[in-house]
Amino acid sequence: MPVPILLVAGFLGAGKTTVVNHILAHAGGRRIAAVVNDFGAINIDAELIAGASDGVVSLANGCICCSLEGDLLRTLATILRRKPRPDAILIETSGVADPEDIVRNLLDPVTFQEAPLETVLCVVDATMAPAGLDDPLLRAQLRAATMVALSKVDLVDAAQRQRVRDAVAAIRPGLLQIEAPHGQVPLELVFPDSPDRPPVPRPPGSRRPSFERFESLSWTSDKPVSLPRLQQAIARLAPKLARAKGLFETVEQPGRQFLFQLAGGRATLVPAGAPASGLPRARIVFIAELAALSAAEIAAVMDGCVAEGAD
Ligand SMILES: Nc1nc2c(ncn2[C@@H]2O[C@H](COP(=O)(O)OP(=O)(O)OP(=O)(O)O)[C@@H](O)[C@H]2O)c(=O)[nH]1
Repeated sequence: MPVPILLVAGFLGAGKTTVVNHILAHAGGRRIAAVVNDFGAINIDAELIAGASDGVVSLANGCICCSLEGDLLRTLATILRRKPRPDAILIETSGVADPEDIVRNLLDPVTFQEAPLETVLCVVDATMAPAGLDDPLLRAQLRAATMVALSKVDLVDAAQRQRVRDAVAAIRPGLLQIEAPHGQVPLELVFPDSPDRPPVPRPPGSRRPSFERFESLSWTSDKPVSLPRLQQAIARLAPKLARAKGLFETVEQPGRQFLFQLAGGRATLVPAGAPASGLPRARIVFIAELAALSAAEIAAVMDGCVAEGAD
């Protein structure tokens, strides 16, 4: 039996991991293998999805999760050899990825026979100004899509939702757009029993040279951070950041872990369970346009978040 693939694409911080977590939590008995392709040395997404950070891990609901470290086809072959075979494979691309190369690889006839790429879901942040859709990377993600999920619709009014819908429709007329507050995507839509939707658009034959636009810089500490100092540090760095996310313990509440997210200019902090053992007590990934920030600048600002003598 072929194992269908769902590819989840979308801009930095659009809400891809939120969609993936919703799908895995509502798999309804389907065994879904998740492949996470995070951008950065610390794979926060794999931790958020699987609660573990290395290699292939089993999820509580019987799914498997692995990070896309080697090449995609090798990762898929490993997944397809697993017994029992998964019912579906979900691949989350990193927010800096133009899905074109991934789509081209997946449409390889041999791969397609065993694991057909059925859906490319592009997650679009409904809070963005419609002009944000002029971004060439986001346009490339939309070009590859067979379906759009509008995220964060709970944060905007109907007029803004319509503006973003219209802007998407101007780029891809007729493309199915669904609203997906907090990642709520209907499973029967992304894993239909009998798919009868247009095939995934074939990217042009020639590979365009990929250009690097973003870089990822990591900061870790074996000590907990001071929350007020961290807030000040993030306020200083935020104007230069495209995205940041991290997991850490605080001096104020030792023994508990928090998840920090900066996406689309909005910062959030939520409790994230018990700290993972064997990992630094603070690990944060910063993503910025190339040359906007240096590792030294991050270290200088962030090292001030660790209180002297804290342990
Ligand atoms: N209010 C609200 N927040 C959302 C929604 N979807 C995502 N978020 C928040 O937006 C931030 C980014 O969401 P993620 O799911 O991590 O985004 P992502 O696209 O996986 O991010 P990258 O992989 O880093 O590109 C997080 O703080 C989410 O909690 C939504 O529908 N409503």
